[in-house]
Amino acid sequence: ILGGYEARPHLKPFMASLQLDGQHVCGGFLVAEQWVLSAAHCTEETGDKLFQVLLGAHSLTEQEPHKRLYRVRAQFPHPGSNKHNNKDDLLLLQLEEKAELNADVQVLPFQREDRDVAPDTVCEVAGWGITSHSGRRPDRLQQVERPVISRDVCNHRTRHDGTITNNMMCTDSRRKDTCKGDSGGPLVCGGVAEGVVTAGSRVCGNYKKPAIYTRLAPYAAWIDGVMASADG
Ligand SMILES: CC(C)CC(=O)Nc1cccc(-c2cccc(CN)c2)c1
Repeated sequence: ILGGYEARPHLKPFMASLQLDGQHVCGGFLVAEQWVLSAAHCTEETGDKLFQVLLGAHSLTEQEPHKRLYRVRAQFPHPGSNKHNNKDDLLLLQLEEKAELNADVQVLPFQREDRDVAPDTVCEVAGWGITSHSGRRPDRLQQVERPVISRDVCNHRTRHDGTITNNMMCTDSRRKDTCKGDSGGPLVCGGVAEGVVTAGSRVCGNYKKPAIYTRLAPYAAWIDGVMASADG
């Protein structure tokens, strides 16, 4: 997160850190007791290795009462996701067992009504992604508030030039923005997850490249279907 600040510890109990060999790679969030939602492009550099999922954390390194690392039973990238564009950039991770819910580990509901969030709505996004262009990685969860911008503005030829589909949404990226390592985290508007951070142009903090999110409402049936089909 660029231009943000340290989140109040454990006030975002839905946040997940997707890790490989103890290293934070991407964000995610608990959509059900045994399921975490993230971004499919997070698996680009992992091959077929499975992530581990850290829940209940504020600091990535310090001991905390409800912090726990879960193994992943299976990973389900959306069938339409690919490395050449941001389409269908969602990844469902089935935990080896149901997460133990408590004050620091809670499910976050996602939007099921397929209606655009109004432009200028201020939403918040959190993550352990880099906090500077030099690539500084935070130990503690960061957050920032960002206004939604309309798809028309985001699709302007000087911005994302028509690549933003109805399944995507954008927020202003002037100075305050998402960045490497924030992918997969939720865009929360009015206490509900409206979108999931995608890397898009992999540029951060430049107002000409607004932040892009995969909207969740259009994918409610896919999310429910995967969770229902995988062995319970
Ligand atoms: C395996 C993946 C972690 C590789 C990757 O995603 N790299 C990467 C590099 C630079 C910027 C970003 C990035 C992320 C989230 C939002 C944005 C745009 N605000 C950029 C992402």
